Amino acid sequence: MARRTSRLSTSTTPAHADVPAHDQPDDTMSLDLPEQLLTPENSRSETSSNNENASTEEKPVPRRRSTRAVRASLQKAETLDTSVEADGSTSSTSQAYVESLANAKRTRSSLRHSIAVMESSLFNGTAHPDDDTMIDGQAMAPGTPVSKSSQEPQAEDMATSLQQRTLRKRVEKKLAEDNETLKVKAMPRSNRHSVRRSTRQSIIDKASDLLGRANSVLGKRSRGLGENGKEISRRASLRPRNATPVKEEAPAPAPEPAAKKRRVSESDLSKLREEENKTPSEEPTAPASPPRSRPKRWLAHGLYTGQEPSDSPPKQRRSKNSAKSSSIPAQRRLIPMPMFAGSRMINTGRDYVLPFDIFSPLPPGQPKPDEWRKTNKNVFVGDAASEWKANKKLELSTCMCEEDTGCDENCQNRYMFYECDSGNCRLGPECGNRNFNELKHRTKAGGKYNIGVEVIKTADRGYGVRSNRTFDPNQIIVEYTGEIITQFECERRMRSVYKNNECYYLMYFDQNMIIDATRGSIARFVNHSCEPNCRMEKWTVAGKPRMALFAGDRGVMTGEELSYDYNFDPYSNKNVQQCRCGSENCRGILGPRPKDKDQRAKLEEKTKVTGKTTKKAIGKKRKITDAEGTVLQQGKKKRKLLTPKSIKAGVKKAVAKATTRGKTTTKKTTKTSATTGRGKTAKTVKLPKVKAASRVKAAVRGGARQKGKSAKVNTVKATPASPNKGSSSSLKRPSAETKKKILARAKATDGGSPKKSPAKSPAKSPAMAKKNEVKSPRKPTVRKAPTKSTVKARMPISKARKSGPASGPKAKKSLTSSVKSAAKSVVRTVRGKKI
Ligand SMILES: C[S@@+](CC[C@H](N)C(=O)[O-])C[C@H]1O[C@@H](n2cnc3c(N)ncnc32)[C@H](O)[C@@H]1O
Repeated sequence: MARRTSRLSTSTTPAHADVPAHDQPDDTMSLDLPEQLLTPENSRSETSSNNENASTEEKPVPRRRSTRAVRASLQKAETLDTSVEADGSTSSTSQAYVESLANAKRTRSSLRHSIAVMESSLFNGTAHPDDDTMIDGQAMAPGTPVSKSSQEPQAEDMATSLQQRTLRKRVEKKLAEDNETLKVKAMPRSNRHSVRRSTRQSIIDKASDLLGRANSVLGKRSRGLGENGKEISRRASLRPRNATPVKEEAPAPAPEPAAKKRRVSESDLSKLREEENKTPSEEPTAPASPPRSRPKRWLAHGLYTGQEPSDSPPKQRRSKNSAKSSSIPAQRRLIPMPMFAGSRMINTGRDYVLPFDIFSPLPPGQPKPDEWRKTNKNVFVGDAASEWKANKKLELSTCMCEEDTGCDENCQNRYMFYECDSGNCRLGPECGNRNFNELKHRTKAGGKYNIGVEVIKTADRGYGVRSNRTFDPNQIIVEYTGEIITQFECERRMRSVYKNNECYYLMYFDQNMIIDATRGSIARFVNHSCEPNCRMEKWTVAGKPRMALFAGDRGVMTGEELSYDYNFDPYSNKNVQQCRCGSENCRGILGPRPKDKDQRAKLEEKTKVTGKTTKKAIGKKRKITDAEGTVLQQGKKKRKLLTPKSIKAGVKKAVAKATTRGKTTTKKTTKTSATTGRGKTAKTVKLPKVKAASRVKAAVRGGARQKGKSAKVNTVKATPASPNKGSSSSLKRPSAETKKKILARAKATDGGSPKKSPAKSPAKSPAMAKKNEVKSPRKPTVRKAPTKSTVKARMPISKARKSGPASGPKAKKSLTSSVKSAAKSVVRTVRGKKI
């Protein structure tokens, strides 16, 4: 024991003596002393020596004045402490030793040694197990026998050990404080407050580090720690989810420069987090954008929310700009309310019409006839213009319809085939008798639908016309236009220009004028049918006659071939042409069926002989092969050319026959025409009409003025609009009763009050009465002109309507005669085919 005591004194004395010389930290000194004193081996030996001192001497061991940390656990050794305190020299020696140690430990190397001591002690739990295996700094095998004194320490040994530990603690504490002081001094002042930590922090950090190293497999996780932050990110997965991710944070402050690479423990991370929370503005980290999250929209009232009833049809497309600019709140259009769509259909909708292309059986670009030169207007040629001017004043009429009724089927103008306009009708848009005006707007708009018709090639009748849309009953379809020529001009053309033609597109027009549609509208291609879906009508529009094709009473569907009854008058059986319309009630020939039985028998014989028209064939559809055969046969047949002489004779005969039927008005004309063969007689015929027309015009205008005044009064009353507004095409023709009424009204006005409007009494003026009667009952009739057997020229002349509106004998007589003379429409075709 003496040896040990001397050893202690010898070992402490030099240290104590060296302290004044090494006030400043000296690495050499600091490295030597701790290794002797604080290594586990030394610590153990010191402990053992203390224990030996305690057992052999009563007060051998220097005493610590304060042992706060271990006092509670060392109650048993209090008696020993008091005995130790009695030895003041020892205590002072030990105190001095502590102070010298503190001064010597102010270097980092000494700190590392201190930490190493602590690590080893913590790793082993206590210092005692070391005593089992380590003796004098050398490792021992577990079964190595040791002395009893070392295995069973006495109370004095325990007290000595505690004093050693307490001493060591104080040394470490002092060192830690010094270390912290150095750190704070090295740091900028602004960060000093955030770096300060308790002296126990380093121990805790080290303890956690050791624990982590012990838990890791062979310390793999410690490799590369802190090099590139991977470890931090790996550790981040172990943190609670609500923790702020470390990835986006600024890199943690570098550890102590001299310190060894060490593991970043949870405590370090928490420290980093604390620092970040404390000084968020000092670090120039980019502001992290919050994650985009679309707010969820909830429908408050269901799918139809936001829809309001509206009469406007839904728009297909809506640009973004218009959507932004419109002040009207946008409606939900994805699933429109059925009730709204239904109400809109009822209020403003129309029947659904399929696009015309669906019914188009033929592709576009049909071959058009080469000889067809198109014109959509009537063109007066030669003397026709001058002759026509002399008569234009006759074509005036005044509408007497009221606003509440509109120009319906009882309209007098309609009855007389006069079109209303601003000059003769005061109704304006409410008027329903402006067919040609409607057609004008349609053709002006253009397009396949508005025009509504196109040329097709039929199987056995040459070209034809097909509808590209639906047409209402009595709706105007297409105008029959061409060159308006005089009879003289017609004869000339027949002799020279058309002498080699197979087809002639000639139709009697008005006032001994003829429309030559060789250069004309598409209407010239419309074929004949015994059960037609259209009709050809002549109207007076703005004082001029015009002819147009109108839909029949059934209307016309899209894709139907248009046809009308030529009512062809062949004049001779020789010129009878076989009909191929295919209708059930087909008459078998183009034109009316012969009334005379003898004529019918002759016709039948003819057809039997030729085999072209038989009774069986009439009214039945023929097969295409038959039709083709016929057409081929037609083409093969040689035709005799028209001679000027024969044409002239035929035309003269036809005109004479036609004009003899209208004796009252065209008597002079026919005579002159028959004798001279020229159309110059028109002037002589029309002169009296011009005179009469001037009177009528004055009367009509007066009536119109008077009517206009009354109309103004009526309009103030705000009468309801006509139910037939804008539906002129769907109106039916005047019925027999209506015609009677109109005629009766006219008759009554003959002896009526003079105060009444002259316009309301057309019979008052004989010219007007005649004119009305002339215009009302007419139907384009086609007749075949009597010609020589070699000539196929036909001069069809329209026949007067059988159901004339004349009620009285006087009116009936004038009506018949004037109609026959005026309603002359001719389709003059030469097919070169004789039946
Ligand atoms: C005004 S053109 C009609 C257009 C004519 N299909 C064409 O190709 O130019 C009249 C001629 O057509 C023929 N045609 C018209 N309808 C017919 C029908 N139902 N049956 C036979 N031929 C007809 C006759 O040859 C008639 O002379």
